[in-house]
Amino acid sequence: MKIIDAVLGFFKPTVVEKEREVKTVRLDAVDSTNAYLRTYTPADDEPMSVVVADYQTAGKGQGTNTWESEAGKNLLFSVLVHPTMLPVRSQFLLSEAGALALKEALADYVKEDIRLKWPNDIYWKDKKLSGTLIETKLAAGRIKDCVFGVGLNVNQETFHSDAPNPVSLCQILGHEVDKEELLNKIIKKFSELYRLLEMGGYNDISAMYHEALYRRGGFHKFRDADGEFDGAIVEVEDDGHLILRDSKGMIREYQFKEVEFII
Ligand SMILES: O=C(O)CCCC[C@@H]1SC[C@@H]2NC(=O)N[C@@H]21
Repeated sequence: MKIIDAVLGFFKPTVVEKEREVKTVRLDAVDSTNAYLRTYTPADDEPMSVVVADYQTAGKGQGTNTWESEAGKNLLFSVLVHPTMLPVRSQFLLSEAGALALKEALADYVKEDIRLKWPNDIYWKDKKLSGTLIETKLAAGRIKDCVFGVGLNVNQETFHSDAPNPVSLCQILGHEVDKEELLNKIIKKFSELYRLLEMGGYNDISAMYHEALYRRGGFHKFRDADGEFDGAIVEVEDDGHLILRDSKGMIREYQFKEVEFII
């Protein structure tokens, strides 16, 4: 039994709950699914909303990057949740849960070599299969809204943008994949992991995330503002900081974009 199934089994409520209703909006084209959900008003009884598009005219990547994707080929979707139960200082756990949901859903297709590259990319070997853009809105000291925007390369066979190391499921498997089926599996896994967060399973989410980390264990090459160095991952804190130990034994702490993996 995989750790994730054991953990989710342990947290299963004694009374069978109604499965969480997930409202899904399907669009042919949109500027950005993240932007769509930022102005979306969910119904009162809608704890989780999903929007999926075949094409984005202004897909956003991390920082100032754009996200390019051939029309109709890949999964481009965003999920809106309202995690008011989670302390703001621990909000990176949402990112961990999202990345784990993708990894778990992908396990039905690719048996090995899928890892989570800090903070939340999905890598197959040394290639990027998926990127996630998370945007949160705080109100009264709580996380009112959290939008997870996922770009997952599914059936695209050639990549023309300058994105580093892209790969698609179709390139890995040698055949096309049903995007709808894959999306359903991801949303189901995400619902389960989100439920675990609601029940306070913070240590379990964090343990599963660390277990699945890309370049976990041993020294690897990194680059920060001072240049290249060899470092080993010590941990990722609940606020998302990456802690590395360099070859001289010095502990170094980074926010996203302050350090890069040399691949
Ligand atoms: O740079 C990254 O790695 C993050 C990319 C996130 C892209 C996805 S595609 C669906 C959603 N809508 C957007 O505009 N961006 C995210």
